[in-house]
Amino acid sequence: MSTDTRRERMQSYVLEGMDCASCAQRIEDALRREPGLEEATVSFATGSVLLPPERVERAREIIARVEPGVRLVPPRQDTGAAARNGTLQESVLPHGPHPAPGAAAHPAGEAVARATGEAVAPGSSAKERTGATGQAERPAEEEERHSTYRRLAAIGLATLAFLAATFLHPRLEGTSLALAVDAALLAVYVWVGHGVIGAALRNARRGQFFDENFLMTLATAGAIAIHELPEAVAVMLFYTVGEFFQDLAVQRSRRSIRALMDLRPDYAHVRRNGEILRVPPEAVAVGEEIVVRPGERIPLDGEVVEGSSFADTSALTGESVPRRVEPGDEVMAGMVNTRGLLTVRVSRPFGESSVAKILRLVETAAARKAPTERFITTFSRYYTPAVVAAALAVAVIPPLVVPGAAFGDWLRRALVLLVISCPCALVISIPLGYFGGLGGASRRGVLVKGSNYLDALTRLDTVVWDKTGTLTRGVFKVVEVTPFNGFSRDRVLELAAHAEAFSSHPIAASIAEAYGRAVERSRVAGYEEVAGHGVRARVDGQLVVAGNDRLLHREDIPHETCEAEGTVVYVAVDGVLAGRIVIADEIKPEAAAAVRALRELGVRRQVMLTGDDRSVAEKVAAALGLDEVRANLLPEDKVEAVERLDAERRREGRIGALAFVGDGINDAPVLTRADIGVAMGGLGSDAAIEAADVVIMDDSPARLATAVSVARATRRIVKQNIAFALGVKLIFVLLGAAGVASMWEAVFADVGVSLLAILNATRVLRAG
Ligand SMILES: Nc1ncnc2c1ncn2[C@@H]1O[C@H](COP(=O)(O)OP(=O)(O)OP(=O)(O)O)[C@@H](O)[C@H]1O
Ligand SMILES: [Zn+2]
Repeated sequence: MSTDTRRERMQSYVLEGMDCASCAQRIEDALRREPGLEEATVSFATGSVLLPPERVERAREIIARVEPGVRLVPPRQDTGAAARNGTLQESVLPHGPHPAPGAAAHPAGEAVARATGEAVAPGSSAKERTGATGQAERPAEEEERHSTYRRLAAIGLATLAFLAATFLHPRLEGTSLALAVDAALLAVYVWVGHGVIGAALRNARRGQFFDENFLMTLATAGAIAIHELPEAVAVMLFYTVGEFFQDLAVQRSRRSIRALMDLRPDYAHVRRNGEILRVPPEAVAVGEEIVVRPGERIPLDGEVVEGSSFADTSALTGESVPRRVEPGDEVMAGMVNTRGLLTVRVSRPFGESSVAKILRLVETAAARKAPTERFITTFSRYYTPAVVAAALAVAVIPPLVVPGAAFGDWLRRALVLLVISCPCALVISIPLGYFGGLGGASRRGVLVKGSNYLDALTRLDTVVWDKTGTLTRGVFKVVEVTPFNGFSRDRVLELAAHAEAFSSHPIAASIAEAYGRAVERSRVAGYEEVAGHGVRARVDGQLVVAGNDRLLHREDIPHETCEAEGTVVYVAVDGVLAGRIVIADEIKPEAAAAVRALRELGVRRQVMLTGDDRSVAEKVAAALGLDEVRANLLPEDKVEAVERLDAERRREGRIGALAFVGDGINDAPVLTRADIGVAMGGLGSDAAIEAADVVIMDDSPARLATAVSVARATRRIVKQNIAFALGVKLIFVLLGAAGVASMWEAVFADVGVSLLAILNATRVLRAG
């Protein structure tokens, strides 16, 4: 828990130019050695790092030292907006009020920062910023495309030069021109490989010999040493071409995953002094009116004051049918206005909107790594040295012990092993696979706060449901009022409605509605709410108690119990029972299907917890086909119930995971106690977004099953990649040692595996 809260405070920053997975690991290792940065987490999949905001400058220095090619730039999403408005705690402020130094110092960084709408000084007027966002997008993208073309052209030229040289090489053998061809080949080698060789030398100076650059350099240098110059050039060329395509594939998949999660509205059209200005969403104040054109994303939460349209909420909730909106309706940032022109009165600063919270959450999710991801990192730490040791053994031992073994031949085999010792395919594709899983889930309206929870979802075996608001709609209706002891029906309702005047429980709302007249709060004194029981208050001086059977016992009020078709609220006045109100809630239409779907997915036990009466609880449980019910629970009993269920599971030796699903109201302790805390109706409930590990954006219980399917698909693809990559490596280790595979075949296989694994990882987006 303490780790988690600290994590919440961490801020995500972009690492520009981080295109090898081993540099991601190196940066993370270096950062974690620094006091105050022990929990820094680098995500290769998102190309970002999670840092405590106050240590950013130090982190920037460290990164510049470890990986000079990588730059730290401010967050992609402007998550500091809320802090600037002074509405959130200052600690989440990612950087000073002015453009972060790193972004401004480097032209490319600046372009990116501008393109992403970042680095807006709070004092800068709206007009200054007008249009900046839209135009700045191009230079960054163009820059990227140009560098791609440049690399492509260089590779093409190098390939031609290489082909010409290898064509001439055997033909000029023995002539004086042979030396010139060798020189040309060497030039191509240096030209193609200078990046790799440079990085290798840099890392070697720091004692890092197991980095892929170093291994490639060593292997090709070895080839040159045994007079295999063309082979060395070929290997370097292949490797660079592979890296190039790998970068492209990684960029593409990062972009497509991000596009799914990119809910960030870029601008708002605000109406000021009769003019319409285009400003960043965080520059709009509460109470101002904004205009949203058809096809535009609604930039801020608010109420429609003019116009009607259909709002597409799919990006937020996964709900595909657009919702009709008219004057008086609430709309939320992140929805897309599909048809008419809307005028919206802003009700919340951007930083407090659900979409801003979701963005913060998504940015940090990839940093919570799944055990499999951690395992791969550890694995590669041993794998590479092991293969290098094997290569050394192959080069040295057979020539010494096997009579007649040629040193050159075994050296060649050893070089093949060096080529295969790079774990790139795994290190790159596994984090991307999990990132894709997070993206795929969010596309279906489920936010998963980390890859670790994605992993836990695949093992789900126990689901604990909260009843009210989760399995039932939580919208109560009074169905029966029975007066006792000479009170009238109206009087019972009047007293109850007043006693409940200050309660936010849905029961209170239903009683107020049934009462039908205005509740005068001035008549109420000494209000007190007893959690899990009901309320107590003085109405016109009389002590009124409204609540369940438990409350009557607590208050020592004589009564008889009788069955009812719903939740019973007893009303007592000055110790005398005045009547009872029966309240009914509706089961959500998709709840039964949700329970069934989870059972089909292998969940063995589904339990419902409720503060409500046993009779009501049992009816709901029977209707839904749940395995067990625990009724009459106080909020603290629910934590205990979850703990007990968990202990039972452990005793039975199950290694699965337990999820608690609640509506996020009063559930925080239970949500944190479960392996996976799931909150429903994330839109609108801040408490839910914060306390839960998984947030279901709309309030459909069926989405839990969807989340499990996405998690399983992710795991399947990750496993495929691991098996595939390791399988090919193993084959080539054997072929290489046997002297069957050549160096360039090994490179080819390695690059191919990486590319296929990356492409496979993006499949997660569509799976599940
Ligand atoms: N304001 C209230 N007025 C009357 N009764 C109340 C009130 N608040 C709670 N109760 C009684 O206490 C019971 C438990 O309430 P609690 O808020 O703990 O659970 P809940 O959220 O309604 O249901 P669940 O536990 O299924 O989510 C209710 O069923 C009701 O009988
Ligand atoms: Zn009783």
